[in-house]
Amino acid sequence: MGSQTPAPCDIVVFGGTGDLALRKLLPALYHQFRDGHLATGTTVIACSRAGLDDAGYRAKVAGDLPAFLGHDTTGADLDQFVARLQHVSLDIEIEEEWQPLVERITRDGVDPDRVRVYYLACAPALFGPIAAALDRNGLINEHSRVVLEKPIGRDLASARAINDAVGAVFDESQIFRIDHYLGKESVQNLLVTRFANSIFEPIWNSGAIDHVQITVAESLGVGTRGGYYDRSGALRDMVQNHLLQLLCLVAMEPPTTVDRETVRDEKLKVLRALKPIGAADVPHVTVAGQYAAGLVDGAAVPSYVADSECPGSGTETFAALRVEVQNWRWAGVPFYLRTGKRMPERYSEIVIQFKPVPHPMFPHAEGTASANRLVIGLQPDEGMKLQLTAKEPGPGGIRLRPVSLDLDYASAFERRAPEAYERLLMDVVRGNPTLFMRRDEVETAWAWAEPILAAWEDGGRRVQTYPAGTAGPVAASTLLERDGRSWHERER
Ligand SMILES: NC(=O)C1=CN([C@@H]2O[C@H](COP(=O)(O)OP(=O)(O)OC[C@H]3O[C@@H](n4cnc5c(N)ncnc54)[C@H](OP(=O)(O)O)[C@@H]3O)[C@@H](O)[C@H]2O)C=CC1
Ligand SMILES: O=C1O[C@H](COP(=O)(O)O)[C@@H](O)[C@H](O)[C@H]1O
Repeated sequence: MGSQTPAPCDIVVFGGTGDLALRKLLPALYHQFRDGHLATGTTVIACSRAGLDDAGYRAKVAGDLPAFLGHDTTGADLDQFVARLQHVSLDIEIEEEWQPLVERITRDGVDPDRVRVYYLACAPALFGPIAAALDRNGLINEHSRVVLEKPIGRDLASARAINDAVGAVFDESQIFRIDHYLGKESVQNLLVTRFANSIFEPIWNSGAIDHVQITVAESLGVGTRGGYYDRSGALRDMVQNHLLQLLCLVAMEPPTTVDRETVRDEKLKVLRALKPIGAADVPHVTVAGQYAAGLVDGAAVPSYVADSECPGSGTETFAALRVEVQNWRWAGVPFYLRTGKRMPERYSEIVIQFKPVPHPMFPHAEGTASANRLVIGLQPDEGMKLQLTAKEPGPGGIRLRPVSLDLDYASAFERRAPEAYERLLMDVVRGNPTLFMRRDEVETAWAWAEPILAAWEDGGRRVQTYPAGTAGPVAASTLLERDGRSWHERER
């Protein structure tokens, strides 16, 4: 798939006045417009029940968007972008209200081969009804694509029901299930790091690697999304999708090519190789936490219960797990995953901890040879640090000291890295599903997560509180200490 500007298309956003549309989708479309990648004649049709006409929606977006773009706009280009937006008022669940949208999409003179993207930025319960209504109204053809936001359901049964409903009217090749982590430049770079360099693959296995840690930490709380989040929690919101996808990219076998199916086939094999975590294992290999009031960046912040306005809630805002991939490459190598809200800072990183040297070559040296460690920073800064042991310069006996080889991508490439949604939206327009989740991936991930969720919901866990601004509950450390290991704490 080339990076040429694609032909003009229609992008219909169901949920066009929502948080996701305003905070992520419209800024992404704006940046692509400003960089010349949205062809003249492309229309963006937002739908909601807000009762707005085009002018009213344009005024709303012109008012709201600058806050999400920061200083990254000249004003004039924002006006030009906003002029392309349209709004159609409809209640998805009321059949008669679809007619104005049908008329907009099937307007006179429209090219029958024009690509139509239906972006479902609304509650998953509406995905099935939208698909059925698009079909009933004759709005689906071979050039149509549908984008499903995560979470696809809240368990295996609901994910299957959504996939069945959407799959009844769209072919799998037309369905784009978003996991925005796959659109992050740094996450795509994981594949390049592993497979476009020859030095890593020979040691990327249980022969050399002791364990892997994957951390996705957020300093923000649930904000205004408490209504959604309290029914979800960290396992459904982050682990079942983003963290498992990161794990897949670290653990997968080299695909023969980087095409749409091969990469997804290899990720699926990893998901299928995840060791099941049954009810009896849950207390030993999982930890759930919820933030209490505390201090983040020196400012007092309220508890989750206060933020979400869900008194007595037992929903986890932090999850840590010890996961195993049962295959030849990874036998005996634990993957420790953790994610949480209201942790001290926002950062995501993957730590590949290598084994110590097999024989102490310098028994009389001062200091010890620490085991090598590769730290892959995903956000906010992208880079790699390789921890090595070196001899401190000087006469006399050998002094061993840890040193670090640092690579900072921002200084290596002086270009604006596109946001995940920019990349993913343009992949949809171009019809490239490589970075989207296939039905079997989503359902395999749910099948693995479900017993943990069931055990947690049956009272097989204690949600332990942690003060906001700390690295999660104490038990999260115990998860590694039992194995004689500890979490890698990020250098600030
Ligand atoms: N916000 C985020 O950061 C993220 C969100 N998501 C997912 O994206 C989806 C949307 O989330 P978010 O934007 O936060 O939700 P919001 O509640 O902010 O927005 C929902 C949107 O859907 C519209 N809507 C709701 N019911 C109907 C209806 N019956 N007919 C027509 N329009 C309707 C609402 O407009 P109105 O009420 O005016 O009709 C609104 O535009 C969810 O599935 C969420 O899980 C995924 C990742 C991140
Ligand atoms: O999907 C989600 O991701 C965000 C974190 O995304 P990031 O790109 O800022 O790392 C998380 O806050 C949200 O709860 C979740 O739904």
